Amino acid sequence: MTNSSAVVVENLRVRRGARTVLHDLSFDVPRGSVTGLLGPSGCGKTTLMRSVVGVQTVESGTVTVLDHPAGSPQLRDKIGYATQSPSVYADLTVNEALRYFASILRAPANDVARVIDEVGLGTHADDVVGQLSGGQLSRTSLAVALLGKPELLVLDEPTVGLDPVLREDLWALFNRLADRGVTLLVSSHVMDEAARCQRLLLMREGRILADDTPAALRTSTGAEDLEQAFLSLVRGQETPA
Ligand SMILES: Nc1ncnc2c1ncn2[C@@H]1O[C@H](COP(=O)(O)OP(=O)(O)OP(=O)(O)O)[C@@H](O)[C@H]1O
Repeated sequence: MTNSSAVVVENLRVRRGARTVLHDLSFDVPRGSVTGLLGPSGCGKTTLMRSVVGVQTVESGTVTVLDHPAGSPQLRDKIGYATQSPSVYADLTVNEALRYFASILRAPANDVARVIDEVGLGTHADDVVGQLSGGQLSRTSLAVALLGKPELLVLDEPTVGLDPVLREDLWALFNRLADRGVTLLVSSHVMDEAARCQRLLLMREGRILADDTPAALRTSTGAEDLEQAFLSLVRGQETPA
């Protein structure tokens, strides 16, 4: 039976080095929506995303993705993952790099032009990857994640270093993809991006502070904006019982 959640995480605990960086997290990510993973630098967003994609060693708990255990071979062409440090060959052009990944993923040839257009890299298609700016490089990584027909996109800070117009365009793209039924898990440490998500997971120090819609978070905290809502939740957590 198909689950209405694209991702189900139960009691996930992850250690990195000597530290526990995720403390028994449980949550799910509804299908066909944009879920924002928000929280300060170092709170564990990337570690959580790595666990969902299946590249993180976990100490305990389960992560189920599209009805399979995270990391299952069946998920390989169903998940697009864009990391913060893209591994795209520096001596290829954007076009060549995408053609290479398209052939590995057995994506149709015309997909390359589509994804280049979707991330707004049309004027840089023939630029060598090693000479791209940070924002152009992360958009190349995003374009790789969009190849084929991924059902789940896991995007680690995809809008870092982009100007407001490009950020706006990418968020519009994320919402169009969700309307088509794609599930997106998007991390950011910029609170103004939180309002663009249908659902938010607010993280702090390896724990989930809140899992709700932006509107419900504003209502439950009485805050005007999500930055204030986050601060209010942090303060509430610090108040002695
Ligand atoms: N390879 C590693 N070995 C040991 N500890 C690590 C490793 N990578 C990350 N950590 C630690 O795990 C914790 C969570 O890191 P993570 O990268 O998941 O956070 P983040 O929320 O994605 O941060 P940022 O927003 O800065 O990317 C941090 O305390 C970090 O120092």
